[in-house]
Amino acid sequence: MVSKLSLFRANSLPFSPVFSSYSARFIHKPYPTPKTLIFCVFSSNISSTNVPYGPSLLKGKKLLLDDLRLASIGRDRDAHRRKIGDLDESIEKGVLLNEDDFTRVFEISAIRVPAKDCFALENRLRGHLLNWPRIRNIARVPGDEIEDDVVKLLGRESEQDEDSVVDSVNRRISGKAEGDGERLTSVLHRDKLAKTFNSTGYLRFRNLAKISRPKRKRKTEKTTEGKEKDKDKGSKRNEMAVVEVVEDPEGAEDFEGLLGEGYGSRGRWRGSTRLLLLDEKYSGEQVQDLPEAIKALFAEAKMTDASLSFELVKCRLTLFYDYWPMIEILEAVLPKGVIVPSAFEMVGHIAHLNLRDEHIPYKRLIAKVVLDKNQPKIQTVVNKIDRIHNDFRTMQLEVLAGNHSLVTLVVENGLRFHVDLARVYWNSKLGTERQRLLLGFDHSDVVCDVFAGVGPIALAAARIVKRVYANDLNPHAVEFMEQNSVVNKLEKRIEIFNMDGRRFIKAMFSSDKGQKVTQVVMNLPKDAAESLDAFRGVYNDRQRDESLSFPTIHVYGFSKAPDPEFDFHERIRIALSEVAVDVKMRKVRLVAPGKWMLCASFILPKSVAFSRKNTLIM
Ligand SMILES: C[S@@+](CC[C@H](N)C(=O)[O-])C[C@H]1O[C@@H](n2cnc3c(N)ncnc32)[C@H](O)[C@@H]1O
Repeated sequence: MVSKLSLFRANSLPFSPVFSSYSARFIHKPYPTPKTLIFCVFSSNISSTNVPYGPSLLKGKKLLLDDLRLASIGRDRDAHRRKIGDLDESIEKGVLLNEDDFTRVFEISAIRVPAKDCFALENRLRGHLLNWPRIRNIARVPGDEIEDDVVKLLGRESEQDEDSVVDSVNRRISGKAEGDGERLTSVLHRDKLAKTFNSTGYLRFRNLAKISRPKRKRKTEKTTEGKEKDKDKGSKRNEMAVVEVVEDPEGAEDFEGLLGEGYGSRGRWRGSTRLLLLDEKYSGEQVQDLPEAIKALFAEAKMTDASLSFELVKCRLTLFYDYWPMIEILEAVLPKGVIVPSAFEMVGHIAHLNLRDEHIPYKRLIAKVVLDKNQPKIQTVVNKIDRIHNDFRTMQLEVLAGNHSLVTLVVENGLRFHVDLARVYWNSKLGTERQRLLLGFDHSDVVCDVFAGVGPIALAAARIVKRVYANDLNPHAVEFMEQNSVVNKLEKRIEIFNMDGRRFIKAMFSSDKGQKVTQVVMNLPKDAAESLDAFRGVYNDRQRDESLSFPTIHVYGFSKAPDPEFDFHERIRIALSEVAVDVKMRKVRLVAPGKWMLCASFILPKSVAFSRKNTLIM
């Protein structure tokens, strides 16, 4: 279970989305009426004064011209349908997000280096390499990988001969010269080999490496034509980004005929190579303009054979819609001044938004971005459409994106809870409070949870204490609580009831079970305090003797008063009709501006338990 508080940040981008001809309508009407709005981001709106370091939608070039893009929407509607998925629904709801609008191309420089040296060089040049989130600064483009067979064919050895490595290990370990040692047993032989791990942790021993390395699965995907498309191959668009070398048109020799596609424009023979992407500030620089550390590298390469593989190249780094974080996409599509919803609460697979009025016109757009950016963890995006005012404390939710199932599985404190957000109460934000409460329980306790919901407190307590009696008025909550007790193998430690809370208190304490109860939890902040009158006279059937013990009651409540603790204490005293109640009070959290949730813990006063003024149970 992951739970986040909803935070909002004002959209501070120096540009608002251009809604082309619709923009005027958009600004003036709170709920736009046009049939289809095309949300798009135009880099031309960017203010040059405010360009941040690193990747940004405010930088880079757009891949397509605006008119081409618009034309392509009309021409290739099917492609868009496939891409956006819920296009029909989007049109119906008046919202369409064009993912291509988020493609940005960045011109950068890179150093082509021999593949076997790239990790060492990466370390050496760390401060000068591209340091963008989720972009590896070692890149590989088509033609970088040269098969061993091809190397042999061309008479060049790309790697040190394996036997010579073994011999050199022999010499280092046993002090023996090449070929002069006795033959080693296979155990010793392998032991020595194990000391020849290369920089990536693999043995430089082909067969053993083959055995220890799991086979890489080739990712394939069926295209609409039924052909298999290889995802790994070449410079095709991957999920987030692609690097391409901007080739020198005057490539000299032509290896294409010999080596196949991808090698044609490489010019001279280099062997396997990689690209080390340089920091964006070196884009377009010549070798002589680069920092000393890089120049030194070229100088060293010149003195060795490696010079063949060393080269400063121009590259194009393309970042796609999938690359950009949720916040950046939302900042780009929401009009300037609209606060950007930057977080949401997660309940199992459901993202729960708390959108403000100003977001309502864009609710499906926001939901689509939230879904796209958080899949597969998030499968459904919902928005609360009304305040909770029913007895069962269930939320009125509108599904905005993804699948429509509100039945989900939440894991809290190692327990699994099945919940249906449409029919039962669940609040992940209370997880910490529940844990705090449980810290006060031990194995000698018997717990009575009066408003138990689907059982987050009751079942967690059942792991610790002797016995739990849990109750809820909502039959769906009771059904889920039963199911959850079985799922968590706690059904033998808990007894579940479905009745009104006040009636439950009376029934429990008038039975033998109630005599053993040591802790009572009342988590219905809206009106649990007012149910405390149910404790009046609950001990009247018992003998007043010294061995009697009284349960500790933990009751939750809300208060908007200037002194919330005092206010809540007053309400407790009034409900119990008791002048002095020794209460430990704590603020749990601020649920709304000026509105506190509190928890009061106190031992049931003897005078209340033996009160003659019994309460009338409805
Ligand atoms: C705020 S929820 C708390 C549930 C649970 N303790 C939790 O932390 O998730 C309050 C629960 O009280 C239940 N409830 C409301 N009125 C009730 C009543 N009169 N008697 C018993 N349960 C009631 C609701 O169905 C709801 O499940």
